[in-house]
Order: sequence, then structure tokens, then C-alpha cells
Amino acid sequence: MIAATQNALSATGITKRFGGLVALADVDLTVGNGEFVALIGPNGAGKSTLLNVLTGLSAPTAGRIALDGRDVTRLPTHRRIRAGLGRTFQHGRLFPRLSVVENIMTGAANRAGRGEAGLRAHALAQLRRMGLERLADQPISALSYGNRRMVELTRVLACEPRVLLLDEPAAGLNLGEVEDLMARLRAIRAEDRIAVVLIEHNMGMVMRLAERVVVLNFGRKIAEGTPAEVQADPAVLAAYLGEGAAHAGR
Ligand SMILES: Nc1ncnc2c1ncn2[C@@H]1O[C@H](COP(=O)(O)OP(=O)(O)OP(=O)(O)O)[C@@H](O)[C@H]1O
Repeated sequence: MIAATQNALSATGITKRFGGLVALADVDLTVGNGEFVALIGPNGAGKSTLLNVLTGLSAPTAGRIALDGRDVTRLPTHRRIRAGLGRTFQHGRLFPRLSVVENIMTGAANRAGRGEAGLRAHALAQLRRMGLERLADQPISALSYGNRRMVELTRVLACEPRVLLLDEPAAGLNLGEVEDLMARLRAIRAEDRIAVVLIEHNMGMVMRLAERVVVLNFGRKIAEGTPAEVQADPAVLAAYLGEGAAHAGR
């Protein structure tokens, strides 16, 4: 099983039930080292549930999760973070009264062996890389929504993850901010070779960034391939048209 150890992340046979509801049914997701995978699907398809299972916020009913070939299925979230997993949330989780740099430091504090001065220097370097250094001493409460989201991303990056899970990072951003986010993500990948799993409803962003796209619908994987392959897949079209029809009927 050499192939399995070559993947940065490998989830196999993931099933998640909530009572009678099957939110995920036997889903496989593998992400190679430095690979950029988008996870898409209509509302309620199971995307966030899968991220919750991958990060350990929610235990799978069945299935196995490995990071760099190491089984982490039973590890709590903080141990998975230490093992190289990073995640942003749909709704941010920054400390509003702390400054930007302090928030980044709380993120990086998981990394052992740095004193406070070292943590601050590391946090400032991360902010510089994201073009946010000028905001370092501002309280989070003074930031625009777009800047808060970029600070959230910076905080996760400060943990130096090998696998980065992004839950709708472009939601609520304006066009200029989405372009900036895409440029930063490209630069980070080029520098760090981080593997990325992106959940995003902004299809333009998915098509421009992802090397591979995995499509969920009603908890099942219905398609997987390059952006062009997935876009041309009749099953994917039907899933999204179904969603459109459901919305139109409301
Ligand atoms: N804690 C929970 N308890 C019960 N049902 C849940 C829970 N979390 C999610 N679900 C259900 O699981 C299914 C998948 O939800 P999930 O949020 O993962 O979908 P999603 O693809 O992320 O959707 P969206 O694009 O709207 O964020 C939905 O039917 C949802 O109602």
C-alpha cells in the first residue's frame, strides 16, 4: 500500500449518520502532497460534515482517516492540528478584543518551542506574507469583514499545516478581495506545497484554483475529476439543476 502513504490526507469509507439522516455515505477523499482539491455540491450535500469529521469535531459513524499515512481517526482535534491539519471555518472564530498579531500568536501557540518573542516574530512574518502587516496592532473589532477573513486564514497558516481545509473562504468577500485571496492561496501553495481542500460555492474560484474537484450530493460522491471533466458531467449538472428547481419552487 505505498500509494496510501503518499497521500497527505486519505479518508476512506466515511459514513456519518445523524439519527435517521445519512449525512455522508461511504465517502472516499484522498489529497496528494501539495495537491489542491475542491469539494463542491449543493446545499446540504455533506461538505461541512466531511470537514468536521476530518478535523475531529465530529466522529464518523464508520470510516478511517489518515494524515501522511498515519491513522488519526481516533485522535482529538488538537492532536490532528499538531499532526499537520489546519482548518478555517464558515463563521470566523477570532478573539474580537485581541489585536491581529495576538490572534495570530494564539494560533501558532500550538507549535511548541517558541517563546513569546519568537511567536510574535513568527506571527508578524505570516502577516507580512499575507500583505496584512499594517493591521498587526489593530483590534479585530476594528477590521472590515474581508480583512477578518484574511486574518483567520493567516492564523491557520501560522500553525504551518501540511493539509489546509478551507470552508467557504470567499463567502461575503467582494470581487477584489476574492482576487486577492486567490493570489495569496496560489503564492502559499507555491512556497509551502501545502495540500488544500477547498469548499466553495464560488465556481469561478473553484475552476481557477482546483486541480481536482470532488462532488457530493445527498452525502454521496457523485463525480470526481478535473474542473473541466466535472463541469461537463451530466450527474453534476442534474444535481445543481435539482437544487435550482428546488429553490425556484420555494
Ligand atoms: N449536527 C447535525 N445534526 C443533524 N443533522 C445535521 C447536523 N449537521 C449537519 N446535518 C445535516 O447533514 C446534512 C449535510 O449538511 P452539511 O452542513 O454537511 O452540508 P453542506 O454540503 O456543508 O451544505 P452547505 O453548502 O449548505 O453548507 C444536511 O441534511 C444537514 O441538515
